[in-house]
Amino acid sequence: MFKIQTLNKIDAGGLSLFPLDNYEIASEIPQPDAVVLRSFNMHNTELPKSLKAIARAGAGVNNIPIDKCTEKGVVVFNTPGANANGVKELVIAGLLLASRDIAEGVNWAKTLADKGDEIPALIEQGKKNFAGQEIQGKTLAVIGLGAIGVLVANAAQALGMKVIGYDPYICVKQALKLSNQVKFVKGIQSLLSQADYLTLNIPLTPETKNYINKEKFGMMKDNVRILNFARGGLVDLDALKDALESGKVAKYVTDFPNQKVLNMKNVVAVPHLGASTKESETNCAMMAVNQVKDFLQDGNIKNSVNFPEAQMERNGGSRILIANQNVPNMVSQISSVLAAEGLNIDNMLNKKRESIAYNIIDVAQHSINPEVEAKLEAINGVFMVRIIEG
Ligand SMILES: NC(=O)C1=CN([C@@H]2O[C@H](COP(=O)(O)OP(=O)(O)OC[C@H]3O[C@@H](n4cnc5c(N)ncnc54)[C@H](O)[C@@H]3O)[C@@H](O)[C@H]2O)C=CC1
Ligand SMILES: O=C(O)C(=O)COP(=O)(O)O
Repeated sequence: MFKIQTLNKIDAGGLSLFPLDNYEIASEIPQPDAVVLRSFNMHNTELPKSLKAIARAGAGVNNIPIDKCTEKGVVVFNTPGANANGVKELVIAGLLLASRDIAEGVNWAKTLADKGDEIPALIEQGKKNFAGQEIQGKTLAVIGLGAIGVLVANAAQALGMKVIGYDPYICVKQALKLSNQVKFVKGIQSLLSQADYLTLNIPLTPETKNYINKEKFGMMKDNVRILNFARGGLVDLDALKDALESGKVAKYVTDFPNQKVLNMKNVVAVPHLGASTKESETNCAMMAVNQVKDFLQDGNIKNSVNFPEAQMERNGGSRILIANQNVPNMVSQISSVLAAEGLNIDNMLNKKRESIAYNIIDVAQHSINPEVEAKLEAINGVFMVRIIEG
């Protein structure tokens, strides 16, 4: 029986993919084998010894202590692209919220609720306070051309905007999806100096913290409108406050309000709704659950953010999973332990990612001497061993 702990509400359609005869799922469960979560902040959560995997039903993994997980041999997954359409649609809404004074106008209209027959006249008098601009023909700069950025760029282009994009690490798969009308810009200064609108679609990492800072505001045109549906920490809030006060930034639309942001002028604050659609929630949960199942049952790894991709067909016998430091002479030490136990390797996969290596080893035997696990763990550099008897 595998134990799954959910740290946020996870879509039921996704969770139903865990067969209940083999899985126990609860928000509080002792010694879980895996955690499935959304935005729950795990940085102060102790990782139990039983934990083998964490699956983020979503894209951003800044809420998970990745380095600590890697050290402990815990595989962390996310669900790339599974909520990208949901976020794209909200970013497009953000473009319009940044252009037309919809949020303030709607709030004001509600204040007239008790004015009876005067309402239509009051509306016509008051609407001049909420006039805006159109997006057609304006330049949108997209920072980060990943799953979300590419969809936003293509959609904005189809709405009549000029779109320019920036991503020094763009992958071929995403580049091929980008409309050929979108201009790829190599330098951030050139990008920022052209933008009427700017959308951030990059992860929050130590390198991108406060990515939009005083220096970058200085490169922007006056009256720029900024959309941040990526993470609050990407923007230096003191510099943002100054930029909003001075009129450098005309509107800041964000999915990540906090006290400082809510007290700034010309902010439209959305309560982190980017991925909160039935479709995105189901897509993310299904992908996360399938990845966890494949890992717990067969040791296969797909869409991990800390371990290499590794998938191998089972041979009908037992499977040995080993993670070790990516240093010479590991495979020979591992195979010596197996040979000494009379275990003949039928099939083996050895994949590397930065400083770690991950091995999937299939042997014909259906049961394995319990001492093998301890012997493999005793090899210097091995930090995770799991045996799945077949
Ligand atoms: N508001 C919401 O509910 C949601 C927010 N997000 C946020 O959006 C972020 C992006 O999501 P996806 O597009 O799905 O991820 P992704 O991994 O497909 O794309 C991220 C892109 O950013 C690029 N990038 C990284 N550092 C960069 C830098 N310094 N400058 C320019 N480009 C850089 C990468 O090369 C990659 O192409 C997530 O990490 C998450 O923080 C994601 C989903 C939902
Ligand atoms: O996928 C992401 O990165 C998100 O920000 C979505 O977060 P959520 O799953 O809605 O808590």
